[in-house]
Amino acid sequence: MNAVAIPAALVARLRAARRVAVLSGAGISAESGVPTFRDAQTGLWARYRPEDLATPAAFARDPQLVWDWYAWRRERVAQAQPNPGHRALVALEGRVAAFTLITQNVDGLHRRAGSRRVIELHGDITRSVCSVERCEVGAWDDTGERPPRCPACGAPLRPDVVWFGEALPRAALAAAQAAAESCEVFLCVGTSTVVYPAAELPFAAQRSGACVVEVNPDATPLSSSADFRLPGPAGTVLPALLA
Ligand SMILES: CC(C)NC(=O)[C@H](Cc1c[nH]c2ccccc12)NC(=O)[C@H](CCCC/N=C(/NCCC(=O)O)S[C@H]1O[C@H](COP(=O)(O)OP(=O)(O)OC[C@H]2O[C@@H](n3cnc4c(N)ncnc43)[C@H](O)[C@@H]2O)[C@@H](O)[C@H]1O)NC(=O)OCc1ccccc1
Repeated sequence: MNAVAIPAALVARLRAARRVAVLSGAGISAESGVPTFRDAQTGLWARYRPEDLATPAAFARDPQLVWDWYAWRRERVAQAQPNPGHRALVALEGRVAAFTLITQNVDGLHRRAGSRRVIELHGDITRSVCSVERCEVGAWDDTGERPPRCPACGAPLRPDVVWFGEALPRAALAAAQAAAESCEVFLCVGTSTVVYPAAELPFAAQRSGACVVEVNPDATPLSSSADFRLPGPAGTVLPALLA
C-alpha cells in the first residue's frame, strides 16, 4: 500500500489544537492480530456473526457458548501486543493539553500501550462480572463449569462488556459526548461507524465545529462528511500524522 499523503493543513491544525478527542474501533487493533468485527470469524466461530453472540438473548439461550467465545477472544487479546497506532495515540496524549481517547474496543490494548485518559465505552473483555448483580468478580472456584458461578450469589459470570440492546455506562457515554462536543480536532480511527451511540460521536463533534479526521483504509458512513480522510492502516498513518 502506498504511503498516505498527510495534508500540511491537517498537521498544522493538529499541532495548534489544545483539545483533541479520538474514537477508536477494532481496526486499530487489527495490526496487533485481534480480528475486527467485520473480519470473518475463524475456526469453530466461523458460523456465528459477532452481533448474534454479543447479546443478552444469546447468553440466556446458551451461556456456555457465549462464555467460550469470550474465552477464545481473551486468548487472542492476551497474545496480542499494542502496535505503532496505539503508541502514536499515547504520544499525542502527551503533547495535547486536553486529550480524550474514546474506544469501542474491549481488548484493553490502549491501556497496555500506556494511554491514560481512556473511556472504554463498551467495557473490557479481561474483566468478569456477576450476570445478576454486575459486581466485578476477580476470582472464582474453578469447578470447570462454564460460565463459572459468582462466589457471592451463584449466578453465572459474564464478561464486563456492553452487549447489543444493553445501555452503555451512563457516565462513560456522557464523558464521551462532552469530549466530542468540546474538541477542536476529532480523530476517528479504525471504526466502521455503524454501531450506535458511538457512531454518533464524530457527527456531534463536527456539529460543534471540530475538524473531523477519518483514518480507515475503507470507506464508512462518515467518509463523505469527514474534513480529512486518510485511507490507510492506523499503524502507518498515525505515526506519520504525528511525526
Ligand atoms: C449493528 C448496529 C446497527 N446496532 C446498533 O448500533 C445497536 C442498536 C442501535 C441503537 N441505536 C441505533 C441507531 C441506529 C441503528 C441501530 C441502533 N446498538 C446497541 O445495541 C447499543 C450497544 C452497542 C454496543 C454493543 N457492544 C459492542 N462491543 C462489546 C461487546 C463485544 O465486543 O463482544 S459493539 C462492537 O461492535 C462494533 C464493531 O465496530 P468497529 O469497532 O468499528 O469494528 P468493525 O469490525 O465493524 O470495523 C473495523 C473497521 O476498521 C477498519 N480497519 C481494518 N483494518 C484497519 C487498520 N489496520 N487501520 C485502520 N482501520 C482499519 C475497517 O475498514 C473497518 O471499517 C464496536 O462498537 C464493538 O465494540 N445499545 C443500545 O442501543 O441500547 C439501547 C438501550 C438504551 C437505553 C436503555 C436500554 C437499551
